[in-house]
Amino acid sequence: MTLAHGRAACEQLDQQDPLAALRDEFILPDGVIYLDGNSLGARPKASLQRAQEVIAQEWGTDLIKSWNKAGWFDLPSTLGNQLAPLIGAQADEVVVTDSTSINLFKAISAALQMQSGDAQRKVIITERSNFPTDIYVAEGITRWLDRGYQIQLIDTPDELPQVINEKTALVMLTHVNYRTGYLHDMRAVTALIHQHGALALWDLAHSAGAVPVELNAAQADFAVGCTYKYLNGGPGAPAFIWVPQRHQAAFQHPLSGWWGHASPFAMQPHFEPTANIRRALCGTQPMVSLALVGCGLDIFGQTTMQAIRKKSLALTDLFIALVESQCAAHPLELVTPRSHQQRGSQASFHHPHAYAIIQALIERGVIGDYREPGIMRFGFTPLYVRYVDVWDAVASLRDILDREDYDLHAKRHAVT
Ligand SMILES: Cc1ncc(COP(=O)(O)O)c(C=O)c1O
Ligand SMILES: Nc1c(O)cccc1C(=O)C[C@H](N)C(=O)O
Repeated sequence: MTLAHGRAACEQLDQQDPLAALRDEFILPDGVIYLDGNSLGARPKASLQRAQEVIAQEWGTDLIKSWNKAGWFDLPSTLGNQLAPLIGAQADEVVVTDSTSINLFKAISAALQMQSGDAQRKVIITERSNFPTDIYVAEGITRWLDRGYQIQLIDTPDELPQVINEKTALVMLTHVNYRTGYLHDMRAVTALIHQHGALALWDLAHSAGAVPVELNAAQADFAVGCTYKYLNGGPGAPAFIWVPQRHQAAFQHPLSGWWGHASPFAMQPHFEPTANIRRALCGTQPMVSLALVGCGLDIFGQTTMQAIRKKSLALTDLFIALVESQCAAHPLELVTPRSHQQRGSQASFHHPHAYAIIQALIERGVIGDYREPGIMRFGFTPLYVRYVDVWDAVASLRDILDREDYDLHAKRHAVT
């Protein structure tokens, strides 16, 4: 079977797919092809019952006892330990807590503190194309510290060997770029950063649950990431922060709230950080949201990141090949790397009318999204996206393009 066999070939691929049964773990509305799991993952079926349990039983009936009885107080660490193997971390190195932006604040501050013994290390390097919150948080810290820290923005990863030097305190990169899907070689880039005595902070928002990640093997220094994308934790679900054992004793951040204290219930008047990863915590966590993160993570227990990666590459390969063959008459330009080594779990195309086309696709039940400038972004979550979905999505795209069936004046929503 080849692509020439059309949709039937895709059906056959679905029949042979070892991950096919996992789609049944999710709620997906009829008539919708969901290619936006890189922004908000689909809902695990189990999450409704779990929410009911937390609200009715743990909160409603057991009330305050649930901090102990239902494991609420330990939940950031319990979930961190469940997430750890998916990102190449050990137990007791990850907590699920706060938002990615807040965890970036903690990790950047701690990294600058760790480098403060070397007065010349004042530069934070990142990419101009990084997700804005990463840059904004770094800007906030440098402005607030007012100690001469600077942010250096690079335009392509190839610049890294030239720009990292003895003035670099921290290199902060997003492992898979949110817009293009470019995947960094974490191991090689971290080694380069370390050669110059700088620290490496990785944002795994588009990698955790999407591509295999080996934080310890790469000798990374810090990592943060979201649980509401490929990990299917739910809208606004708490994020995570990873600090390897070797840095935990030195990891100090300014959000020194009581959940990070060595003995929170001793109610001491001074802050003393706990010795372990819980020093990355700040204060009380949203238990209903936090509990749902477990439902997404449970599904990963039924497969491996290697199996997920294999299907992810097959889906994106197929999507790219179909778009390029079926829509060749139209000015679509692939902005995602073709090379497997450099591709995350998405495919993005530039088109002059990208926003209007995405809106037309959404109206037909094919959900992707739009990112400036002029980019249609499609995320592929191998746990629930099928090969036939890829075929059908491209058929809709082709029809919209051939008929010019899109509204150039389509209303710009707040969220694109
Ligand atoms: C790379 C990256 N970092 C961070 C975030 C989000 O951070 P937060 O959850 O704090 O809004 C996103 C997406 O929203 C992202 O793509
Ligand atoms: N985090 C989001 C939000 O708060 C509202 C709407 C979308 C999002 C997203 O996840 C955007 C996403 N990080 C991106 O890669 O563009």
